[in-house]
Amino acid sequence: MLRFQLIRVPLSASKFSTTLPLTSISRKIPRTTRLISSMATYSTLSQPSKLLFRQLFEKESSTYTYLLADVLHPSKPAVLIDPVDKTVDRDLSLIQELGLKLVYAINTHVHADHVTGTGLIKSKVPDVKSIISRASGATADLYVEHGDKVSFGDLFLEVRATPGHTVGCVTYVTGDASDHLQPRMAFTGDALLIRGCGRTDFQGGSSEKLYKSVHSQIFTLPKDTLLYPAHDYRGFTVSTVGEELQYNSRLTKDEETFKNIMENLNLPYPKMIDMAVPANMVCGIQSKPT
Ligand SMILES: N[C@@H](CCC(=O)N[C@@H](CSS)C(=O)NCC(=O)O)C(=O)O
Ligand SMILES: [Fe+2]
Repeated sequence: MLRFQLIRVPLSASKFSTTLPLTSISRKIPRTTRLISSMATYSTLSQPSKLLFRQLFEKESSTYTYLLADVLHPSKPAVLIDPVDKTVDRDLSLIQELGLKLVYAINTHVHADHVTGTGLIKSKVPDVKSIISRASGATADLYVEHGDKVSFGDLFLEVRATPGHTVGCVTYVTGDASDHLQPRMAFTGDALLIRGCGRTDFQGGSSEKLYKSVHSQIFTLPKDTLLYPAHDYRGFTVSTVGEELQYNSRLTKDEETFKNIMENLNLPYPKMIDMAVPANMVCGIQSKPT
């Protein structure tokens, strides 16, 4: 029998090296309060997992969508992070070609520049569950909070709250039960962009919060952690914690200088903001969460 699960684990107990097999965690967690979704793989510590990873691009909004799957698990469960409505068909075709089973369509935050693909995906693949942070205030099938783990097969994404670009931004960090999945990968949304960061002038943004979020939740990851943002406007695809600690033009500065930089970006609002934000608050118009 195949189940997938999304579990809440206090961050202090969620160190990758002490992660227990899925069945143990679900047994230890009282179902009433802690098991959000009732699907989990029956696995043992010795069951192997292998990450399939694809970085996909939507050119109008310069958005990256990420596909991850455990391809050694019999059902090849997969997740999509930050899908865009315009590229849903491309993404679903790829998933089908690779023989994967999409289980979660995940957002890092309520996007302001494009419509999320999660609603459209749900209308095309009804078993898929949408996920967003509870702090975002948006509707989805499942809500995550700091310290949660989103599991697919024997792999998982640890949720780290990284508010500041928006009030509900989270970063998802890869892991597996036996800590073999190295280096880690962090999907930072718009909290951290390569050599930059998300703006903080709308959607509950705060440069003070963003500075604290990145320094406490992203820059504390191992230096070889691969960083994958939601956007890039200059052709970069990936960075590392070590690289950004050295070269990020905003976040390497002291907090006051950072705040000053953010107050003086003078960026025009995203072209689609008035349409995209209300749509993304309900998972992207096309489909309401189940
Ligand atoms: N021109 C684009 C919007 C560009 C923009 O504002 N990007 C956001 C991320 S999407 S909410 C951002 O935070 N940028 C930071 C930066 O330094 O560029 C459009 O019209 O869609
Ligand atoms: Fe954004």
